[in-house]
Amino acid sequence: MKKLSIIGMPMDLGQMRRGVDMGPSAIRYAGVNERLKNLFDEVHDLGDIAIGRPEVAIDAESNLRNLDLVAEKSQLLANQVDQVVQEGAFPLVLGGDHSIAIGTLAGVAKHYKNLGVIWYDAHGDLNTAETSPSGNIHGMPLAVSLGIGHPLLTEVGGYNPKIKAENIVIIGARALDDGEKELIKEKGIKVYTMHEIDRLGMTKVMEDTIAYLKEKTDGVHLSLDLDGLDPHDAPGVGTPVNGGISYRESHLAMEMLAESGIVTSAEFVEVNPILDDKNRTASVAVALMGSLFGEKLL
Ligand SMILES: NC(=[NH2+])NCCC[C@H](N)C(=O)O
Ligand SMILES: [Mn+2]
Ligand SMILES: [Mn+2]
Repeated sequence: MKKLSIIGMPMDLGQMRRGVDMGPSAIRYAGVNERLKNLFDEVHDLGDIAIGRPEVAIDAESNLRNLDLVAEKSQLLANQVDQVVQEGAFPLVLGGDHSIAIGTLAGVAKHYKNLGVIWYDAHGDLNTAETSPSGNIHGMPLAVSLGIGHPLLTEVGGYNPKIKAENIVIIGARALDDGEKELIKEKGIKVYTMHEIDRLGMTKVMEDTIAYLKEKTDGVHLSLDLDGLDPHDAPGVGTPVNGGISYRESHLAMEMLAESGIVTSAEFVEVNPILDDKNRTASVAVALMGSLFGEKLL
């Protein structure tokens, strides 16, 4: 029995551009439920995590924007995701900015000894308060999940760390801060930058990624930031970076993941309808979900 549970996380507190809180609505409007209905025995849309309309505030001590709120709301998401996994359903989380991965991973990782993570993104999201150029928590969730960062964030879910550096594969990187580069080297994190994607081709990148993760992990979380794609294909994102992964390469990547059967949870983040062009980015997200869950033309 294949069950999918969809959870909306309408949170925009991890960065400064308002609008990404409307991501879950935009993705639903683009037809996520209808698209995935036939690919599972059951699809349950659990609605949105309650975020409300909190006042934004910079934590004076650590310079982390909206620290307390992000920690508090992440815990709500972690609880919901945890419950979905316990029920034996596949959790699909709709963002929201990428800080929501703190909660998603906190909910998922307690069910796996060796959770793998595919971080499909232009960025590494490996900053800490010390290395961050912006104070934006959406640039930090991968570090936080490794146990590096403010304790209010690393302790979401009540355990820490969530994942191991050797179980991570970053795909699509083309904008890394100096501190992130150092952390990648220090921890030996596997990264396919745009250079490798151009050079090897997406087929080889995904073959290698799948083989690498299959060997060492007992589950794989896909954290897909729409800014991993080129801004021509996914314009509705808050931190676009030119020279990204194409729409077609992304479909290929999702289809290869579907074939491999390794993915056990997923989130699609950073869709910002205010910055989008007629909901195109949300539609791209939904189309990619179709491929990820095994949609075929023939
Ligand atoms: N999830 C994202 N879009 N992250 C963008 C992060 C940008 C920059 N590295 C920062 O830390 O501020
Ligand atoms: Mn990101
Ligand atoms: Mn990004």
